[in-house]
Amino acid sequence: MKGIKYLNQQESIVMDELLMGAKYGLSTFQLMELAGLSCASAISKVYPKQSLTKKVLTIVGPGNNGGDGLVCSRHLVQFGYNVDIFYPKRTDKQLYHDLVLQCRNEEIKFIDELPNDIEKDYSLVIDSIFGYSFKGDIRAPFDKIIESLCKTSTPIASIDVPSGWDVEKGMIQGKNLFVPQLIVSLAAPKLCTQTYYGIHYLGGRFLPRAFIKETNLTDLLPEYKGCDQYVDISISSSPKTQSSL
Ligand SMILES: NC(=O)C1=CN([C@@H]2O[C@H](COP(=O)(O)OP(=O)(O)OC[C@H]3O[C@@H](n4cnc5c(N)ncnc54)[C@H](OP(=O)(O)O)[C@@H]3O)[C@@H](O)[C@H]2O)[C@H](O)CC1
Ligand SMILES: [K+]
Repeated sequence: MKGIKYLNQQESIVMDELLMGAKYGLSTFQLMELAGLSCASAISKVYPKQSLTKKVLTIVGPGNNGGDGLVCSRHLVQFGYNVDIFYPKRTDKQLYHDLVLQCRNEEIKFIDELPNDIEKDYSLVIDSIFGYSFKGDIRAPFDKIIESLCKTSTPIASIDVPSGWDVEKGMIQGKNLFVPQLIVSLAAPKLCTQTYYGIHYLGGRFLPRAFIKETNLTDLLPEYKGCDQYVDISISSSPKTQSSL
């Protein structure tokens, strides 16, 4: 591997459109299932269930990042974790109705309010609020939610992008933002994670070989081992250089 490719916001959007277009024929549903499974696998590696004394709380946002969180929660329950979900702004699309139904059938509890003391009941928060499409200042109700995440001592695992961070610049000075303990980037990491010193995994093992060649990503993404759904790309474990798509 020559280094790792970090995607900017536009590249992330273009990549998804290409994957889901006629040439590659993948669907949101398929990619989301694999993305969510990889997040659950990475989370269970970093936080083995015996190490968590309390429940896991997944905070779900209105877009596909939220969808990944719903899928991840369902797989975590299948792995034996006890998960609650907070999903304050629901998306009225069949895919999301189905994902919620699937979670309910796992007997996952949907809570109506974020508790003031998250750490009292939860050993881990999964942040699936915003992914690579986040832009501008955080709007309600997520402004208050992110404020609460800044205050809690419960570790946070972010899916794809830490919510509230600029997708390219990362934490903007002067904004009240949290630093997750774990980031699970999907398909390829985004620019904002380039100088992240926490635990950083890559998941979303679904990029077709032809796609990797077409987008000049050969040698710019780490190899997954065996059947693993994730690979450790923490700064301490991989060389990092940047290049363009
Ligand atoms: N190929 C892959 O890697 C795959 C990644 N997946 C996941 O999908 C997300 C990207 O999903 P997308 O639906 O494009 O967008 P987000 O989930 O990031 O967010 C969109 C919603 O967020 C709202 N939004 C945006 N900015 C703000 C803000 N400042 N304040 C409040 N709300 C905001 C936005 O609302 P609008 O009103 O602006 O439309 C949307 O509702 C990627 O990161 C991965 O996690 C796929 O699952 C599979 C393939
Ligand atoms: K997120």
